[in-house]
Parts: sequence; structure tokens; C-alpha cells
Amino acid sequence: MTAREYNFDGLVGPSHNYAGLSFGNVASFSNVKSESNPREAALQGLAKMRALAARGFGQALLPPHARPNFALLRSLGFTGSDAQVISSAAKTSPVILAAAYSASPMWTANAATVSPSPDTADGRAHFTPANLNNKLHRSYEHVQTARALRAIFHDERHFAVHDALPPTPAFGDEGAANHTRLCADHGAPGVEMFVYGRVEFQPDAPSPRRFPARQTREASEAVARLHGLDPRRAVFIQQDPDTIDQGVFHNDVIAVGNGNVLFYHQQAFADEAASLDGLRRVLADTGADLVAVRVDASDVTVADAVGSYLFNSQLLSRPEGGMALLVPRECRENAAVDRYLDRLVASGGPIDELLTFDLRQSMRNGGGPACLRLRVALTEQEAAAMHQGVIMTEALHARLVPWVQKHYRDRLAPADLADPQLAVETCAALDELTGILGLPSLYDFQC
Ligand SMILES: NCCC[C@H](NC(=O)CCC(=O)O)C(=O)O
Repeated sequence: MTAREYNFDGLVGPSHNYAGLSFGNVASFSNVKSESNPREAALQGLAKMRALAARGFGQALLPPHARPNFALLRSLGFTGSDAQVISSAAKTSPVILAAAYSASPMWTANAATVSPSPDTADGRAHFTPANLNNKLHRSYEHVQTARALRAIFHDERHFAVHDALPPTPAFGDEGAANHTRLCADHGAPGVEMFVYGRVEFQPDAPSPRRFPARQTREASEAVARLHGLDPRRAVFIQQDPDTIDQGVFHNDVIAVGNGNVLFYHQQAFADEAASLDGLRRVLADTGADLVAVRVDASDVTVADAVGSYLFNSQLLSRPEGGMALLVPRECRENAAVDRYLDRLVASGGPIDELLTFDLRQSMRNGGGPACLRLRVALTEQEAAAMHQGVIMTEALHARLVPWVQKHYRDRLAPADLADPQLAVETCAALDELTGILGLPSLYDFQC
């Protein structure tokens, strides 16, 4: 069946800020407390969406979440009017207020794991929102994510949106950032590769020492079961714990796959040879030959990969054939990575085009092009059955840019989160957005 991949990018919300909330994510930690520019962040994201839509790629968006999360703040004992809740949180615990204000849902690679219909037992596309329970500021995203996914993929004949896994360390789940689908074609049955950082029920299994492993094998296996994947086409691979300790907090910081191509760093996996052999064998059963594009540490070190986000790129099958790699500007600013990329596109391999985007605002929080998008492969029928208002077009882009310019601040310092006006502005912005996207009652404040 013909199918097309849609990239659902997270529309950056009005409270985008640098709060240093993600221990183990080098960029988040090093830019802590600097000033952000939410307007520029949203416009950078929209420019990427527009460019890909214009090139004929399937492009859509997921809306930001309401901020601050008053339910979180109230559940932690802050009381009174909304303004009083903000002011007492700001005085007592600025870090909790920052967690309630985080615009982290913009990184939709962590919104959910998606299995397209050719892979699942009931022939529907399955979604499991990620519980993201390793970080307070991300641990409550799944509630609104499930609501948005159910609003967009509402037709239960085609789509199943599950609840997130139990929010406990045994089932730490970070969604599609640790999940890659390899296939002959988006519409053909594929192999779903799950990469985990540790094993809860096997304490002697290797795990990182310095930084947390956010994804467990148990979580990945549960998602595969929920989605009804054929066990012969689901592969579970351990990430190299040493690279997690070097800042590779998700597999999508060290590998990216598309079609039959896996672009990865030699230190991505705990056991490279066995992982690649297994993938090759399983993929061969679907009629596809794995093309492994391995980057050697002698060409690009793990530190360069983390600093440039070379692997947090989007690997895209062009409608007219061939593959393009969409990288952040930081890749061209790193001498070793820049040299490598020039060689890569000249090598005669599957990747023959580079697209470079300025996503600096997101990058400074450790989110590159791949973090900003959730891939959903859809048949024509499924694409027609989803909510159409989130599909990126010139017309939607032309409405969203002035909406951003009207509502978003161009500077946000940590202390600004204490300003009750920011909550009022955010609410007004999102209320108007639901009209633009045709998604009424998307947020609690609208019920
Ligand atoms: N896939 C990319 C995710 C980046 C995200 N960063 C953050 O949440 C940083 C937020 C802050 O520090 O303000 C994370 O680490 O999960």
C-alpha cells in the first residue's frame, strides 16, 4: 500500500526558556539560566516546517501545551488564585515553577512511540505517549499529548492511542527518540528497533554510572506488546552506557534511520556487531537490505556528535528519490563534522543532499532537528482520516507567523517566569491557536 511519512513537528510554545532541568543533557545544563527568545524559537521551527512542506515532504505539527501547568503546581501545595500560585512557587521553589513552565513538549520525538499500520496486528496505527518519568518537567506531558493525539487521530477505525506506561522507573519511556523503523518502503511491513539504556529487572546488566539511562528495556517491550508488533520484526538493542555518560541521553543523539538506511556512530550500541547482524537478518526477512552508514570515532568523536548533533538529523526520503540529511547549523560550525558531511554526500552512498537549518534556540536546550519531530507513516486513507488542520501548508504558515509575532516575547529570562502576565499571555495565545488549527477544547482552560 502506498504510504507517506509525515513529520509532526512540535510548535514551540510561548514560554520557551533555559532552566537547566535535564541532568545528563549537556546543552540543557550548559545554557542554564541564560535568556531565551521564544519568538525566534517558534519562527525557526516554523521555517523548517514550511521548507519541508514546500519540498513535498509530509509535514504537520503538534500544538504546545498549556503553561504553566497549574495542576502540577496545585498538586505540589501551591494555593490561591493563579497569580498567587505563581508568586508563591517563584518564591519557594523557582525550579518547580520552571518545570511547570517548560516548553519541552516542543521535542515531539519524545511525545510518543508510533507503529504504523503495516506493522501492527490489528492493522491500525498505534501511538503510546511516552511517560518521560525521568524528569519532573517532562513527566506530566503525556496527559496533554494523549489528548492532542486523540483529537488529531480520532478515527478509531484507523488509529489507537494508548495511555502512557506506568510512571515508574521500571518503565521509563522516552518515546520515538529511542525507536527507529527500518523498512523497504513506508507502506511495507518494517522492522521496529527499540534502543534502551538499562534493564530494570536485571540489575547486573551494564548501565551508565554518571548520567541516567532514561529508557528501560521493559518499557520498550511493553510498547511493542501494546502495539501488537510481530515479535519477529521487533528488535531490542542496548545503547552503549559509556556514550550515555558522555551526554547521549537518547539514541537519537547518536543514530538515525530511514527506509533501509541506518546512519550511526560506531559507539552507539553496547554490542555493535551483534546489533547490526541482528538488524540485517530481520530486515532481510522483510525483503530489504540494510545499508549501514557507520561513522568512525576517528572521523567524528562522541563529543563532536554531542556538540554538533550530527545524528540528531532528519533522514528524509525525497519524493523524487534519494535521501536528504537535514542537519542543524552547528554541524557546519564543527570542523570535523563539516569535513565528514562533505565526504558523506560525495561518497556515492544513499545520502546525497544536505539541508542545513538554524534551530539554535532549540539546540541550546539539547533539541535538534530530530528531537523536534515525530514521524508518522500513514496510508492515503489514514492521512485523509486524521484532523487536517494541523497539516503544514503555505496558508497555515502564513497564519502562524503573525500569530507568533503577536503573542510571543522576544526575550525571556528565568526571573520572568514569576511575572503573572506571562501566564495570561500564554493562555490568550493558545486559545487563539485552537481556532487556527480547528481543535476546540484542546486545553483544560477552555472546558
Ligand atoms: N529530544 C530532546 C529533548 C531535550 C529536552 N531538553 C529539556 O527538557 C531542557 C529543558 C530545560 O533545561 O529548560 C530533554 O532533555 O528531554
